[in-house]
Amino acid sequence: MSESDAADDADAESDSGDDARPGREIWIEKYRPQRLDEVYGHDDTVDRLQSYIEGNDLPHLLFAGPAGVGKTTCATAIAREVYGDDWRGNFLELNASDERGIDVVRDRIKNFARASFGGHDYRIIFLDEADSLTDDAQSALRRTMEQFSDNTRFILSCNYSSKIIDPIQSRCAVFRFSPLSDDAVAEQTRDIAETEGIELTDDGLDALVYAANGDMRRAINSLQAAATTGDVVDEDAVYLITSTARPEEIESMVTAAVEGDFTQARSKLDSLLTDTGMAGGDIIDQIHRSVWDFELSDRQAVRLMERVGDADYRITEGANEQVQLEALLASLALDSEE
Ligand SMILES: Nc1ncnc2c1ncn2[C@@H]1O[C@H](COP(=O)(O)OP(=O)(O)OP(=O)(O)O)[C@@H](O)[C@H]1O
Repeated sequence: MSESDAADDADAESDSGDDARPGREIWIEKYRPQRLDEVYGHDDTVDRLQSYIEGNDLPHLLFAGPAGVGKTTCATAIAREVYGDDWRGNFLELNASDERGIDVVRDRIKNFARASFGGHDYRIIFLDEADSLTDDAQSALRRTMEQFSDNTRFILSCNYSSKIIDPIQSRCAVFRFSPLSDDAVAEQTRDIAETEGIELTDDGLDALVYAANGDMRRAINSLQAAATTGDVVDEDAVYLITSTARPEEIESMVTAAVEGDFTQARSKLDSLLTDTGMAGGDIIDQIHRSVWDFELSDRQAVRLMERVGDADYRITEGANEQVQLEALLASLALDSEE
């Protein structure tokens, strides 16, 4: 297994949630906050959620935001706070993209909502990836929500709230989870390294934060994967394990193109794709994140953004990544001749 596979492997294990190998506990589960006040970042969200719980007035909730920022964590923390040790029996977690379809999801919701309650007013159903449901399936879900609204609270999680039909949105309190701040990711990652007795260098921490790009799950998985490769987690270990380019590598490729040296820019691109093993889409993302940090004139930066947008769209539509990236660099090099 290559080292970059090790990071993916940690991701895959996190999905399955268990790892039978002794001594290799998955840190994202080990360090998942159990209470709302342990969640990093999202202070306003946590305050509002706590006041619902304190007022015994929990509405249906819709959590929208990117992966690995704490949506599932907040849902389970709510359940722990509402039910205490009983929480598992009163909390049903389902994935809406379950291949067996919305009917299976509805059946499970019905069975769960009809079961006896052990003294609580309602049970909580957490439906992950709700935006993967078609509009028809969401309409069916809305009816199910109404049918059981006396004794269930739904927490829906999705990447984009715009993909959730209005009748569901209007029945939920909507919370937007942004990517976590670099400070929040750094704090949690440093704490875990300290608890695990790992020597994490300052540049290693910076690299973890950069590679995570606001995704706490990715930061923790990368730390764990990097910690298995040596005694010290430094930036070399992190960039290797995460298949991430150093910001300066991206900058030197773009700068070469902007200065008209297409051959050099192309060879740097080749090295990122082949030696670092990056996907073209990730290179586009990294350029996009750093455009305003490069030493470019406003006009050059705006041009670059425009080209990044074109390449990103075409890659999403299935175009060849290497061709698109080379075309992006070529057009920057041609601009230098104007
Ligand atoms: N805000 C946070 N504070 C502390 N830890 C966090 C936070 N967000 C994520 N984590 C860590 O990352 C792991 C994954 O987070 P979580 O399952 O909550 O992500 P998510 O937002 O639900 O993502 P997805 O949409 O992919 O399901 C958690 O187990 C926890 O260890």
